[in-house]
Amino acid sequence: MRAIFPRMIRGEFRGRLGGFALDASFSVPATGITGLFGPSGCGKSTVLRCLAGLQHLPGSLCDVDGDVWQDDSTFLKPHQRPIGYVFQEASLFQHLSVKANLVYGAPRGDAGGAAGVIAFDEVIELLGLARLLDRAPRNLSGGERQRVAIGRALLSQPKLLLMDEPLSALDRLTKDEILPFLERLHARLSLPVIYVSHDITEIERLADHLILMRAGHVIGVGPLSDLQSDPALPLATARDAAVNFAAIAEAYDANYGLLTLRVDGGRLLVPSGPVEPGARRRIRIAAGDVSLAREAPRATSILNALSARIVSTSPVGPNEMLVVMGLGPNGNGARLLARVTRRSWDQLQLAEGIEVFAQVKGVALASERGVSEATK
Ligand SMILES: Nc1ncnc2c1ncn2[C@@H]1O[C@H](COP(=O)(O)OP(=O)(O)OP(=O)(O)O)[C@@H](O)[C@H]1O
Repeated sequence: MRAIFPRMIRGEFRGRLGGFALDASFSVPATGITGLFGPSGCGKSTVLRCLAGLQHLPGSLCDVDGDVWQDDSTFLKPHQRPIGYVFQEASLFQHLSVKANLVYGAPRGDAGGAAGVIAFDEVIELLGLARLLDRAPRNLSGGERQRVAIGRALLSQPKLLLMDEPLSALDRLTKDEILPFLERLHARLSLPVIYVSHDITEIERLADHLILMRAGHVIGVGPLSDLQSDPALPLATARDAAVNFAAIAEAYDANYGLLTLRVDGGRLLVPSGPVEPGARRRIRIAAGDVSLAREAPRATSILNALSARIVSTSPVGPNEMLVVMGLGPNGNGARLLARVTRRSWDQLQLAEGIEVFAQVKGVALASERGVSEATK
């Protein structure tokens, strides 16, 4: 008999759709946001449709937090799966108000207060929907419509929320307006989410775990920062490579407007408004914003020079090296990426295993309500 694991989402989907062959296996925690990322046509939406039961590929397997949704003898139909589904374009009922749209599909009876139940008032507050409740969908902007669609999906009390490129039909400004709402949902709700996107910025801001796909296959699965810093995967070698990791606010210096953040293996100083000690933040450090030194730099305007150890290197193109470091003197902390020229690599006599100082020129600091870019 097949072992079923609680608190995991597992899929093994294989089969042919016309000329497209899918063979995608993954196992991710049933908590937080899992990004499903890869180039157009690699099979992301097909995997999501398999999870939802909208696509039946015989011989596939799917279990979610201890419940079997598909195996050789089981195939739950979409309406039998406790899922919320948010599509690229919100399809709201035009003849119903926003409020009626929101409660459409919500379980009947008063479930208010029950453990794990997502309350109406909480959804309204998290998604900023209070002043829209009496409106008709035709009087909403694209971003507002999508927020209502997300609210409706949440109020159906799903065990798993599936989001298929929920922001891709929106312009850049509207995306930026909605992302903070998604960050708040992420911070406040424990509901697991599978989030399909081919936009790395969305993935970097939202995802805890990642399923990386290419041509119908899963080429990487794991915590976001592990995949970002794996030189064998395309994220680390991309021009805009970066790592994201968690930071905890430690102290705030109002005199200089500087926040001290504790990260795994070190501390960072970041220009910022006041932040309560203990608050969690997600930070992003781009490979292009990190330079290396063999000794602790003394007279420099750069705020952050972190002790780190080189854990791996690989050439990118003819004249550059991708360097993966682990923060802290032992190199056991958070991973950081840097790109250095081959000349600097030789001149500094860099090598795997040696201790370096990672000079960080820019740190993007994401909060529950948005992102501020902090430099130098
Ligand atoms: N029912 C079907 N019949 C035949 N081919 C299909 C079917 N559904 C999907 N495909 C093909 O499978 C491939 C993967 O499609 P899918 O929509 O899953 O990719 P995707 O990664 O989500 O792409 P995008 O980012 O462009 O939405 C595509 O080549 C698509 O044309």
